[in-house]
Amino acid sequence: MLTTTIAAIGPLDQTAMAAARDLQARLTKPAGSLGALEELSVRLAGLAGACPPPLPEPAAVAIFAGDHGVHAQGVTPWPQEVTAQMIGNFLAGGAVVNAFARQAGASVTVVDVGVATPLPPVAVADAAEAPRLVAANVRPGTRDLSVTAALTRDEARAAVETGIRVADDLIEAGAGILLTGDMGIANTTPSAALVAAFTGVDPAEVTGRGTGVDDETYRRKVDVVRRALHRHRPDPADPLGVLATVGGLEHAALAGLILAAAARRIPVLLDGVIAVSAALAAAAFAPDAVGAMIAGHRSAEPGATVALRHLGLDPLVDLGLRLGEGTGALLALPVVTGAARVLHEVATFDSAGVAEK
Ligand SMILES: O=C(O)c1ccc[n+]([C@@H]2O[C@H](COP(=O)([O-])O)[C@@H](O)[C@H]2O)c1
Ligand SMILES: Cc1cc2nc[nH]c2cc1C
Repeated sequence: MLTTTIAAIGPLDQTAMAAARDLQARLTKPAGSLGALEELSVRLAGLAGACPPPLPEPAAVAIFAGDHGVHAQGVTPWPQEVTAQMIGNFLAGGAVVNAFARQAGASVTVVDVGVATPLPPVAVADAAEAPRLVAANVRPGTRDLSVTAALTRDEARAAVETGIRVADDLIEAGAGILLTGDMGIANTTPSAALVAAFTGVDPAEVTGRGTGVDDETYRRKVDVVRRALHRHRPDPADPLGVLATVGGLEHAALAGLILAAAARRIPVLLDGVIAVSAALAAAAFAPDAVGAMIAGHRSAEPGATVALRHLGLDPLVDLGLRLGEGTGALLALPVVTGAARVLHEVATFDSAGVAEK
């Protein structure tokens, strides 16, 4: 399934992109006045192979949740149980991601791809738009990546394929854009390790304070990432190996979701450092997958900026967020819709009888 998904990913459609550039030049606004939205609209056209591209609607957020053996190294102040507890909160509609999803009109799907502790009992939701849980636990958390490989290659592949399956189901159900979400106490540590592995940048420059760790914990975290890279020597040309040795189950699943979106030529709006570290894996599997990626925001985690630079993506929103869940991607969604809507609705100089300079 991973092989066929990768094989289906191709370059952007240059004819549709040229048509979008031509249309942008004829719309009733000074050339270039919509800044980054103009090139975004061109990319959306190239991805869809149509000008104008379809509006990115409806939107679907997929929150992949997993736990991390590296939690045992004291890299975060939060107990591991918070991952499972927050799933309960997502399904009850009480998290920030739910508030932003309601605002944006996006559906929320929560995927247990590797939570280590029991999920709390959740009330059966009856409303069609209620958050949905997909039970797809590959294993109860990763192994401690500072001691041994976090996952076997088979486990990493199973998580990637879970992400592919979730994306296929959401697109089959009509989603016009996918948004990445994540939940996993300690997951900024494997995120930093993935960014260092794929970009070659030093762990000290890609490791951040996650949920807000103190100086001592931060130093320990950098050391853990450094030791993990030294131990496993992950090869960036072998993305499955990188995900298995220093990644997480939610990272692997997110890489799968991104690859499937690219294969189906549906845009995927990336959230924070967990998403962009997974995007590096997706780009290593299939360089053309970058064409489907839109950077929703710039996370406060330094690794996010390093990863975005490596991918050649500019974030749409920069508000110092470091929450995850898909919150930054949701805030950027109206910007993406606006970029596409311009090509549908704005009059041309010719049609509106407005004089050109
Ligand atoms: O999205 C981000 O860039 C981001 C930055 C910092 C923290 N987080 C969230 O916080 C959790 C991981 O933080 P930590 O400190 O436990 O590694 C996890 O649930 C993430 O969704 C997310
Ligand atoms: C409360 C809480 C909510 C979160 N959402 C994403 N990561 C999180 C981490 C914590 C600790």
